[in-house]
Amino acid sequence: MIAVSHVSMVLEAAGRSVTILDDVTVTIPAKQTVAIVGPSGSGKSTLLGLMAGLDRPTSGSIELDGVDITRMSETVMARFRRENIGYIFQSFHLIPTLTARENVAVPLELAGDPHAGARAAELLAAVGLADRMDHYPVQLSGGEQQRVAVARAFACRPPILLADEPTGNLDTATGTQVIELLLSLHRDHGTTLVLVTHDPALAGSMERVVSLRDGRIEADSLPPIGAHAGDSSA
Ligand SMILES: Nc1ncnc2c1ncn2[C@@H]1O[C@H](COP(=O)(O)OP(=O)(O)OP(=O)(O)O)[C@@H](O)[C@H]1O
Repeated sequence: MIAVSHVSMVLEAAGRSVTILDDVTVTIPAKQTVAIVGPSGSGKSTLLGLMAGLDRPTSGSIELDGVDITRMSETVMARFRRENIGYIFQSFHLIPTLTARENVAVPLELAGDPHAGARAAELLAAVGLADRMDHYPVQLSGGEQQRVAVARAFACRPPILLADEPTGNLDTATGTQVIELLLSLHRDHGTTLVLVTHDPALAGSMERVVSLRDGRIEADSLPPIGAHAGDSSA
């Protein structure tokens, strides 16, 4: 479960304070699929980055399964992130000097997996890239690079996958393949999936849609946990 409580983010820009997130509270139960939508500049990527521990909020807390990640040291956070969170960027962020297989092997090696290379090969086969593993990112199409990025994000089987506009640089058909891949990880492994998107069709394929505007939650397609009488299951 991801519990974002009263999170605000205020940054200094050009000599003045800018409020990017303003008292955001949202709870995402394990295994849910969620789209974060909203106009450009509404704070979507900032919120996702905070959930991943890539940044720290000015105030408020973010708990992953009861652990407050805003209070962790960088070292503890890096390890926690590796074990719990897979992050997918719009622009893939593969390491250009490594092959597809080597890119996917990196988090496995960091986690001390003695079979990182073989496991990376299995993961690439699972995303349909068995015959492209020894290619460098520049030799792959955008959709293929994003599938490598998904395989890398999922390499350590994190319970949570966060994706920032994962189809933003892809054509519709290729984007659909990447989304199918993410949804299959959710179905097969119960992975919690939170993604930022501008695409209404993609947002509609998630169980829940959270809309941001000017750094605040403007709408949430699901009522908060516990809003229903008798709902004590979560
Ligand atoms: N480091 C920073 N310093 C100053 N302002 C920032 C910084 N990072 C983000 N912002 C501002 O915060 C606001 C929210 O940015 P964010 O990237 O979270 O929005 P977004 O909803 O993801 O936008 P988009 O859909 O265009 O990607 C924007 O106005 C942005 O310019």
